[in-house]
Amino acid sequence: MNPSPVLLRNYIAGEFVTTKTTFANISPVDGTLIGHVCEADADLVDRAVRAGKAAQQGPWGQYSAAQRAQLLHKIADGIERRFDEFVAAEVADTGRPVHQARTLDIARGVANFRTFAELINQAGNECFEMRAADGSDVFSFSVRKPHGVVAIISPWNLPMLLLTWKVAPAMACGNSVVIKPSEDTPSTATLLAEVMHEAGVPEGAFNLVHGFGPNSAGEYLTKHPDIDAITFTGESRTGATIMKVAAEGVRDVSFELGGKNAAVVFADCDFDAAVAGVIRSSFTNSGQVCLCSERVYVERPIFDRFVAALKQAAENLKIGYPDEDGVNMGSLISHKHRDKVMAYFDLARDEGAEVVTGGGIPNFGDERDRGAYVQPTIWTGLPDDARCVREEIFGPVCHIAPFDTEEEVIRRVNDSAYGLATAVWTRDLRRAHSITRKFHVGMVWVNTWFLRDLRTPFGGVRLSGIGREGGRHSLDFYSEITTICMHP
Ligand SMILES: O=C(O)C(=O)/C=C/C=C/O
Repeated sequence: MNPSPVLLRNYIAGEFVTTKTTFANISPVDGTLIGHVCEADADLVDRAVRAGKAAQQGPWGQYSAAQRAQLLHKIADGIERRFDEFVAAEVADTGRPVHQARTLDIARGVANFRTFAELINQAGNECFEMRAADGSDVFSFSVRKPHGVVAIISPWNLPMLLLTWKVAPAMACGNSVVIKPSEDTPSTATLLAEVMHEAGVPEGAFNLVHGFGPNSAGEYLTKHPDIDAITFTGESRTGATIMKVAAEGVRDVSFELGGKNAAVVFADCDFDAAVAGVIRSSFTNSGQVCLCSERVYVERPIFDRFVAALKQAAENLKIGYPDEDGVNMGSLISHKHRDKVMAYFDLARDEGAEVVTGGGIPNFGDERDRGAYVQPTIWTGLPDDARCVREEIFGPVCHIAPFDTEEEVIRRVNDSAYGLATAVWTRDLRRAHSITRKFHVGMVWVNTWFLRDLRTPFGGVRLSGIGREGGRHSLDFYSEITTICMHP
């Protein structure tokens, strides 16, 4: 059962701020009240942005890259010190397995701060020499400066991982940040504010406002004229709305949006590894990862065998309480999202899908029946133009289809409005080299999935987003660069 309901506050100019208007934070495991969240109104969001702007003229604006790196390590230390609290908070908000929260979500929170502390410490800038027409030797160099105040709108699927994936480089580059976490997952963002406070982050450098999107904190923040850049992870439709708003004042945007990612399984693959890999890429976090494979293409000679093996593996997944031994899958994030996923389960039947396994709601016979659980689900038999094969569902579900040639599967994988990630399973590395560059996506994994080197560019094409974050790509997005040309 959850501990007594807590009050989650905003954090502005170094102070925790309560508000009269609050909204409920509900457990997706059993529907109980976790706490109340203080909703920031337009005035409070304005105060947060102004605090961020003032911080640029104060001590925070004077920090050197080395000092910012040291502070980021201190923040990472603070998260590590309160690691179990972060795990408990992330699990309470999301219903995910404790094991995942420990090894992925919170561990990546620490890694994100340490990675960008090191990167900003080592980052050099460009310098070029040329001989001018007058015979002088001229050199030109670039210097990095912060944008100023960056709005960070983070999603509910990997709350701590994705929030810190943006906060760390933004602050490493000297920006002030105003974060607006999803209303479904306010807890770890609030804990992060406490860690920032304990680490002595200069007031106004880090600010937190809670609320919703339209007509709430999200909209007030992105529309604020003193926001200099916006980074957002979430649905493509929301990204397009934010992009329109960012156009006012020509603010820079970085979007990591939706996906309808494919897994491609060739007959020569390591069969057991491919089954385990597709189980991971379709059902991790109950399918609530933008990189998950909702489309699986299997070379015809192994198609029937693969479908049978994936069905067996999906039915062996343990669905349950976050802290249950060996649990593989928790609930979805909310009843509202479960309704969306269930609507696709119904649509699939209408579109003529063969339901290989799942397609419904598990019956636990206890309080979890008041949670937001669904069964891991596998379909086959749908045409490529079925809505369930084209639209992002964002649940524990995949559609499997056979293919016969490389050219065919490349065409089918690329026949999508999205372009985020593809996973390819083959032992033939000549083939891997030749086909991976032909997928119109941001990232391709070969014989693995969601294995991340944080120095690499990360992002999508088409409806999957704009820009790349990761390594120096984050430093480029979160900095303004001035080029200086020196003539003797
Ligand atoms: O691993 C990352 O850095 C990342 O951005 C993951 C994104 C997943 C989105 O659902």
